[in-house]
Amino acid sequence: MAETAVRVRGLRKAYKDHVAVNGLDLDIRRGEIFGILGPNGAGKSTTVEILEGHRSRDGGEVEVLGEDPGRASRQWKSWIGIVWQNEVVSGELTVAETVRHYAQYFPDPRDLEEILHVVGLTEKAGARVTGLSGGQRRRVDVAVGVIGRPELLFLDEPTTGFDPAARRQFWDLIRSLADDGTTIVLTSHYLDEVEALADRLAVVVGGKVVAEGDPATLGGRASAQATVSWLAPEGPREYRTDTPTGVINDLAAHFRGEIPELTVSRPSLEDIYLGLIKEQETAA
Ligand SMILES: Nc1ncnc2c1ncn2[C@@H]1O[C@H](COP(=O)(O)OP(=O)(O)OP(=O)(O)O)[C@@H](O)[C@H]1O
Repeated sequence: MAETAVRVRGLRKAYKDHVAVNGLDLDIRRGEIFGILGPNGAGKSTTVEILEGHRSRDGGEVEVLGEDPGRASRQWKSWIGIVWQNEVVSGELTVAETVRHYAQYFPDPRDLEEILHVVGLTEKAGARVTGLSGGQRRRVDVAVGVIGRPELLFLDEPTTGFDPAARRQFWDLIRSLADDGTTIVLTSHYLDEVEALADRLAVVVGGKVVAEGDPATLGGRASAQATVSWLAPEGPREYRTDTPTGVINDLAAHFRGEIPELTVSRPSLEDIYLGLIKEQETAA
C-alpha cells in the first residue's frame, strides 16, 4: 500500500473571477493526523472539498488514496469519512437509528454499540437527535463519519461549541482513531487543538501553502530565541536569549538560589502562525 494518502500538485480553483486556490501543493502520509490552518477565506474548505470529491477543480493534480477524487470509484467513496463543518445530522430519529441508517451505505461498517461507546453516546442511544445538546450532536456527526471504517477521515472544525472537557474527550477519540491507522485531515481555527493532535500541519494563506511541518518546529519555533522572565527587586524583568540555561545559571548565582517567578518560553504556535499571516499580508 502506498505511503502517501493525499498528493496535490498545483491545485487551482476559481469562483467566477475570484481565485480561491492558487497553485496549492500538499502531501499527507498514511496514518498521520494532518492539520490545515489558515485565516477565513484562505481556501481551506475549497481544497478539502476537492479532496473529498465534492467540488470540481480548474487545474492541478490530485490523488487521494490512489485515485483522482473527481473520477473516483464507488469503492473509493467507502474509504472516505467526512465530518462536515456544520452539523448534518438532525431529525426525529434516535441516535442509534441515525447511525444505523448511515451504516447501511458501507460494505463493512463498524459495530453500532462499539462506535456509540467510542463517541461516548451509549447512554443516549435511544434519545432523539433533536433533543441532544450541540456537543452531543457533534458526536453523532463523528459516529456517522467513522461508521464506515474510513481509511481517511476529514474533520472540519470538529469541536466548535464544545466545552473544554468535551474537547479533551474528543481529542482522545481522534487519537484512538489515528492509533487504529485512520489518516485524519483536521481543519481547525483552534491552534491548541492542532498543536495537541497534528503530527504535521500546513498553513494556507491566499490559496497556497505558506508553511508546512511539525507543529513543534514550524517556522523555526524550536530554535527561536527563548524569553527568560523573572521578578527582580525593582520589578518584572524579561530577557531574550539563544542560551537560556546560561542566563538562568547567572540569575541563580545572583539570587543565591531560587529565582523569583522564573519562566522560560519560546514562541507559541499562535505567535508563529500570526507572524506568518502578517508576513503574507505585507508581501501581498
Ligand atoms: N461557492 C462559492 N462561491 C463563490 N465564492 C466562494 C464559494 N465558496 C468559497 N468562496 C470564496 O472562496 C474563498 C475561499 O473560501 P473557503 O471557504 O475555501 O475558505 P476557508 O479557508 O475554508 O475559510 P473559513 O476559514 O472561513 O472556512 C473565499 O473568498 C470565499 O468567499
